[in-house]
This record gives sequence, structure tokens and C-alpha cells, in this order.
Amino acid sequence: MSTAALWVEGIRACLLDLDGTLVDTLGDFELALTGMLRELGREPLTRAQIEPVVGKGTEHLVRTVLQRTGASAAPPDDTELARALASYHAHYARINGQASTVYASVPEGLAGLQALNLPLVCVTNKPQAAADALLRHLGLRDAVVQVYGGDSFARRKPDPLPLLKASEALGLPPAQVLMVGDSSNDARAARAAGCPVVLMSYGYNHGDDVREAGADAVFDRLDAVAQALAAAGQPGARAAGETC
Ligand SMILES: O=C(O)COP(=O)(O)O
Ligand SMILES: [Mg+2]
Repeated sequence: MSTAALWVEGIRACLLDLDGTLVDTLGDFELALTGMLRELGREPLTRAQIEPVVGKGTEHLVRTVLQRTGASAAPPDDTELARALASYHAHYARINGQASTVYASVPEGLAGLQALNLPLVCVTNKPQAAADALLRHLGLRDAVVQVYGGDSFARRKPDPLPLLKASEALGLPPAQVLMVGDSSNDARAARAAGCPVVLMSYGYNHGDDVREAGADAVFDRLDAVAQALAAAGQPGARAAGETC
């Protein structure tokens, strides 16, 4: 990545997506959905079928899965959806973290961003309580100052609201807050909020090419994002140990 890239200029904080960016959670989605589908008397889906549906929040996931596994392709009615969601949440709470792993470059990437004194905030579409519990389980909770979930605000990504609220809480203009995600959902939210955005190539992008998602840059490793920011000599960030 060229150090002349504009997105690196003036970054003072980072918003981090969770599923597909920090943690590979596909196994957890598979376990919880399989539990729900069994309870509803339906056949489970494969991971390959589940992956493109992840990233737009729980209701979108469950609604789409019900539609794909139903006798007809009709959308579920409200009662059916409510029953499925209750089952899914109960299964997810029980298995949360059992089949999830932190991506290889993430510990180094978080350490690299922290070494630049950038506050890190998790902005995910996963429900807040589940996201918080997962980060704790994986020993990542202390790396971020705040966790916002898909139920934290009136609207979730790709709406800009969570990113605008997070920037406001940090006391920074969105142009100085970098969104780090894995999908067009993150890129759309960032563009609408006025945040620069980079995407990780290893996550879930709804089955589409992440390089076509409209990000400022795409990286294969999270520590490469920190290195690019460090190389640009961030004005708002000081190297670890450096004093004012
Ligand atoms: O839809 C989800 O639950 C996952 O969302 P995330 O990629 O925003 O973390
Ligand atoms: Mg994601």
C-alpha cells in the first residue's frame, strides 16, 4: 500500500467490524442455525450456504434462512419469524464462541493500532450482548473501548448511524475515524457517514468480490493496516512510549 494514499491522512481512531474482520464466526452461525432449523423440523444449511447471508444482522439472517428452507419460497410471517428468532437467540447464546476463531493477523493488528494510540471501537451488526460476550471469551474485549451492536441504535450498518454515533462519542469528525470491515455493508455505512474505509479480504462479503466493494483499500492482514498508518506518520497518533 502506497503511503501517499489519502485514506491514511489524519486518522485519530478506528471502528472495527467483528464477524469476518476480527473473528471467523461462521462455525457459530452454523451451530446456532442448525439448532434452530432442527427445532423447526427443517434441514440444516451448509457453511457455504450460510456465509453469503452473514453481515446484515440477525433478523436478515434468520428471515433469509427461513425463506430458503421453507416448503415454499414465501417470506416467513411474523409469528413464524418471532418463533425462529427466539430459538436462534437461545441457541446462539449457548454456543457463542464455541466454533469461532480469531483471525491470524488480528492480535498483531490490534497491538499495532494500539501502539499508535488510536482508540478502537467495535461496531458490529451482531447483537451487542453477543458481541461483548464473544470478545470477552476470546480475550479481545480489553482491546476496544466500546462495543456497539446491531441493536445499539435505531438503524444498523449499512446505515451510517452507528458510525456517526461512534464518531460523536469519540469526539471526532467521521473523516478522522477509519472503518475497518470485511464487506460492502461496512463500506456503504462508511461512505454515507463520511469515514474512510478499508476492508479485509478474508471475511464475508455476501458472496461478492471484496475488491469491488468501494473501499479505499483492501488488506489481507490486519497488522498491514496498522503498518500503513504508522508509515504515514499519523499526526494524531504517537508511537507507544512517546510523550507529549
Ligand atoms: O450480521 C452479523 O451478525 C455480523 O455482522 P458484522 O459483520 O457487522 O460483525
Ligand atoms: Mg463483517
